[in-house]
Amino acid sequence: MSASANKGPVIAVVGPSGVGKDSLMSALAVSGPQLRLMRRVITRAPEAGGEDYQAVTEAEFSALARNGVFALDWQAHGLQYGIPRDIEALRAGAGGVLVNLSRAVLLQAQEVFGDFIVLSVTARPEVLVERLSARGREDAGEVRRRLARAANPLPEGLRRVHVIDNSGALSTAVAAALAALQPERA
Ligand SMILES: Nc1ncnc2c1ncn2[C@@H]1O[C@H](COP(=O)(O)OP(=O)(O)O)[C@@H](O)[C@H]1O
Ligand SMILES: O=P(O)(O)OC[C@H]1O[C@H](OP(=O)(O)OP(=O)(O)O)[C@H](O)[C@@H]1O
Repeated sequence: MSASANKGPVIAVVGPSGVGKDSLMSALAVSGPQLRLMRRVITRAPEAGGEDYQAVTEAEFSALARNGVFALDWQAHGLQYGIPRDIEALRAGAGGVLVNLSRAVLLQAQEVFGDFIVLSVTARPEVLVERLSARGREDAGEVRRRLARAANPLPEGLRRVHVIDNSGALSTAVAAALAALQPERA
């Protein structure tokens, strides 16, 4: 990866709900060369489970945003998400920092982070339905709303995008992601 001054790239992992972003990120953080995970701030109940995130109330989120804590923030699924500026400290000496972003903020992220790679994770529609239902974090109505966003395209203008199919075994997607990132490190 073209890390400058020992600062690793930000690697955005994006794709529809249930495609396996969090699973892929966790596996890459274990098997990838010095890949680190960025913890998000989310206005989601602390007991919702899944990824490791900092749960805050809407009032707390607004205060953090007002105080300039976030490098990037957005809304989706009726929730607010923020990436603290602390991500810069995590990039120091890292092979890369993995972060789960909305497809809607990628162009902004490319400007903010500079050295920026997108892993666009895909899976067949029937696989998405099965995985989202099995995950059990959302009720049936919320699962339907999330599936409706599945076909949202990536924005035009992204410079470094790798498409990773996670329709099969997670280990296959991990290997594909590592292979995609490898030439970037040459
Ligand atoms: N390749 C895979 N094969 C089988 N199950 C998977 C695979 N990838 C993810 N899952 C499962 O699918 C569900 C959704 O995955 P998750 O990582 O939460 O997706 P996302 O973060 O994109 O919403 C989880 O229950 C996870 O364990
Ligand atoms: O604009 P989109 O690309 O559709 O993304 C919408 C939201 O979905 C993901 O969040 P989250 O990880 O909370 O949801 P998920 O696990 O169901 O994908 C992603 O980080 C965005 O916050």
